[in-house]
Amino acid sequence: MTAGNNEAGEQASLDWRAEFHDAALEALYRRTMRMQDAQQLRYGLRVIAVVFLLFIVADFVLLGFGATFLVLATIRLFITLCCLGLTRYFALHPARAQEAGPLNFIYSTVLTGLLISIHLHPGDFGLHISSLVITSLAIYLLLPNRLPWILAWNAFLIAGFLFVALLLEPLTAGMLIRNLLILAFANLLGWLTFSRLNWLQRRQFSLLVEEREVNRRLQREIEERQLLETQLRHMASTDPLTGLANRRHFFELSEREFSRAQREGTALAIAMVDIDLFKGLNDHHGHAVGDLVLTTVANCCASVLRDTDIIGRYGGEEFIIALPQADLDTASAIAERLRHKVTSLRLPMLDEGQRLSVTVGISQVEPGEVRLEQALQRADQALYTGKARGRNCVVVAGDISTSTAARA
Ligand SMILES: Nc1nc2c(ncn2[C@@H]2O[C@H](COP(=O)(O)OP(=O)(O)OP(=O)(O)O)[C@@H](O)[C@H]2O)c(=O)[nH]1
Repeated sequence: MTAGNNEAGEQASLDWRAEFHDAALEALYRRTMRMQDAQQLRYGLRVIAVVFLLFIVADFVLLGFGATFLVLATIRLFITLCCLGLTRYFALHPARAQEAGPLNFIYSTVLTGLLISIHLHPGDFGLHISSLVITSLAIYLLLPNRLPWILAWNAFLIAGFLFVALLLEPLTAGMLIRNLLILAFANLLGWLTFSRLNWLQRRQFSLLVEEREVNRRLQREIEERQLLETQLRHMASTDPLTGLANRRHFFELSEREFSRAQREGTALAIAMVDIDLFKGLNDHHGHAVGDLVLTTVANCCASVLRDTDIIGRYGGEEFIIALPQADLDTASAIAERLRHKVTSLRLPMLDEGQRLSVTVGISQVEPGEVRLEQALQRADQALYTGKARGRNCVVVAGDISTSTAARA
C-alpha cells in the first residue's frame, strides 16, 4: 500500500461512535447526508405514527372500551399527531433533522408514551418485552442519530422498563434477568448493525471524496498542460522580439491564403518591407536601440493592415506581408500609407533630424502559379530595385520601369 493510501485510510478511520476521526471529513459527511437524513427521519416518523395508531386495535381487544382505553387512545393519538407534525416540519426544515433538539423531543415523547402504555397494560409481559426490543432496534436503525444519543435513549428505555416492571408487579429475579438479557442482546445487535451500516456508508463516502480529489487534481493538471501547450504553440509561431508571426508561421498562414486565391481566382499581393540603413543605426546607437526600432516599425506596419492581412518577420530588419483580396494598386496604396507612417515616426533616442524609413517591394500572385515563393521572389527583386534607387520608396514588381519611387 502506498503512503498516500495509508494517509487516506487514516483519514477515513472511524471512532467508537462510528464517526470519522477527521472532524472536517465528518462535518463534510454530515452536510452531504443532510437531505438523506431528513428523508429517512420523515419516513421513520411516518412508520412510528402508523404503528402507534394501529396499536389502538390491540388496546381495544385487550382492555375493551373504558377509561384506560380512552387514556391510551389519547396518548396514541397525541404521539401520532406529533410524529405527523414533525414529518411536515422536517420537510420544511431539512437541516434541523441532524440537530439533537428535535430528535430528542421525538425520543422523549415516543418512549414516555410507550412506557405509560406498558404501565396501563399490566400482566402481558411477553408483549411488553417484544415491543421494547422492537423499539430498541428502531432507536438504532429507524431514525438517523448519533450513537451517544442512541445509547442514552436505550438506557432511558431500560431504566423506564425496570421502573414500570418493579412498580407493576414484583417480577421474580429470574424473569427480570431474563428480560434484561433480552434487552441487552437487542442493544448489542442494534449497536453492531448500526456500526456496520455507518462503517459501510462512511467508507463509501471517503472513497468518493478521494476520487473527487484525484479528479480535481487531474483536471488541474490537464488545464496546466493545455496552458503550457498554448504557450509553446505561441512561442513556436511568434517572433519573440516583435511579437509578429515568425517566418515559419507566416508561410503556414499565407500558403493557406495562396491556395484559396488560386482556387477562387481572387487576388493576393505580397509586400516585402525593409528598414533602410539599419546597420548604421545599430552600429551607432547599439543593439538595444536597434531592437526598439525593429519593434516600433513592426507595430507601425501592423497598424496599417486589416485583420485578414498576414504579417511576419522575414529575418533581420525585414518584414513580409500577405494581402488577401488586394491587387497591385491596393497593395501599393497600403505600402505608401505604411512608408509615410514610418517616416513620420519620432524616436527620442535617435539623433535630431534622423528619420526612419522603409523600402517596400510589391508583387502579386499570378493566375496558374503553383508556389507562393515565385511571388515572393518578385517582391524581393522589387525591394532590391528600391534599395538601388536610393531607398524610402515603394516598388511594384513587373512594373520596374514605371515603379512608384516616392521620396519623403
Ligand atoms: N538590433 C537588431 N539588429 C538586427 C537584428 N537582426 C538583424 N539585425 C541587424 O540588421 C542589420 C541589417 O543590415 P543590412 O542588411 O546591411 O542592411 P541596412 O543597413 O538596413 O541597409 P539597407 O537594407 O541597404 O538599407 C545588421 O546590422 C544586423 O546585425 C535584430 O534582431 N536586432
